[in-house]
Amino acid sequence: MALSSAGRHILRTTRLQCRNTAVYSGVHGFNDEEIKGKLLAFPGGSIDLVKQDSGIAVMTVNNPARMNAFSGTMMLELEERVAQLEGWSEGKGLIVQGAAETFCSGSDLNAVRAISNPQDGMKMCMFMQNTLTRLLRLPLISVALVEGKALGGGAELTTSCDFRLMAPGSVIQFVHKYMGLVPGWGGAARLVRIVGSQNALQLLAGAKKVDPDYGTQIGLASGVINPSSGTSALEETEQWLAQYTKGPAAVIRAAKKVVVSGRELPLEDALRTEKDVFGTVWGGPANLAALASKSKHK
Ligand SMILES: CC[C@@H](C(=O)O)C(=O)SCCNC(=O)CCNC(=O)[C@H](O)C(C)(C)COP(=O)(O)OP(=O)(O)OC[C@H]1O[C@@H](n2cnc3c(N)ncnc32)[C@H](O)[C@@H]1OP(=O)(O)O
Repeated sequence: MALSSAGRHILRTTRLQCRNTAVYSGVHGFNDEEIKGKLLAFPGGSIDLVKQDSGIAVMTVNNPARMNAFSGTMMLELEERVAQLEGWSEGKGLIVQGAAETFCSGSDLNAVRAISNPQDGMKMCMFMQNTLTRLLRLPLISVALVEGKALGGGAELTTSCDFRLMAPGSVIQFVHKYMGLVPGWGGAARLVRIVGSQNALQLLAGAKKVDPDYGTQIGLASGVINPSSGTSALEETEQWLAQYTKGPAAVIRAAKKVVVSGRELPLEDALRTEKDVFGTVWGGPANLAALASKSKHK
């Protein structure tokens, strides 16, 4: 049966919106209000977000007294910040960093101890998987700036960005094995897609420390930053990211959307999504300006 133009529009919009949906909902017996209530009981720290005119936002995991460990309220704030970024139509890029020159030491162990029963653990796991999946699917090119240590859930957080840049002396380590665990925030599934199953197995079963050299070798790190006297690690990361975010927001966001669908969807669905996204930029202002300028790509 042929679809009307309105029907095609609804289908296209639905397919594009699907990419923003969370993994778990009521269908899976997940009620996020329940776990939100529990997480509220573990306050401390914050997740700070600055949206800049350049189209690059900086999100900071801020709990330096605990090496930027995630308190319960920080998990809630992370979800709020991701929702804000989902609604930021001018955005092109995102840098995720930790305060005070260290990335994040995972869950706050005090909260973990208090909710160590299986039921709460599952709910926290589903809540964080939802948030980090939405973070990875943002139509923004994202990079984790890793200084100091990214441990446990902190290592998992780095995998919900498109890229990771490591500072000299920094370490990413999936310490879950030492906690008698495996990742639960989606870090294992994402890690396999980034470094392949053999490297992922070594990092998880060996709890191997990943320094900048090793990270670059296995493709976990996209580069090593080298802050000089005049440039901070954040400024260097902004400069690195600018090579991908330069240009109109519509085009940069479209590039991220087709990569997300190519990575996540079966081929035919990814091709259809690519067609839909293509339709959002074809004949658009950037496309028309480029055609009018008869530009050469030497
Ligand atoms: C569900 C599990 C998994 C997940 O969510 O996927 C997790 O993330 S579990 C948490 C995994 N992380 C850890 O186990 C890290 C434990 N901490 C350390 O190994 C060390 O603290 C450190 C991060 C390597 C830093 O060591 P160091 O430089 O020697 O500093 P301190 O140890 O003195 O730490 C300073 C201060 O910070 C507190 N801290 C650090 N990490 C956490 C944490 N994850 N939760 C709570 N508090 C943390 C540490 O206790 C110190 O506080 P004070 O003792 O009050 O000084």
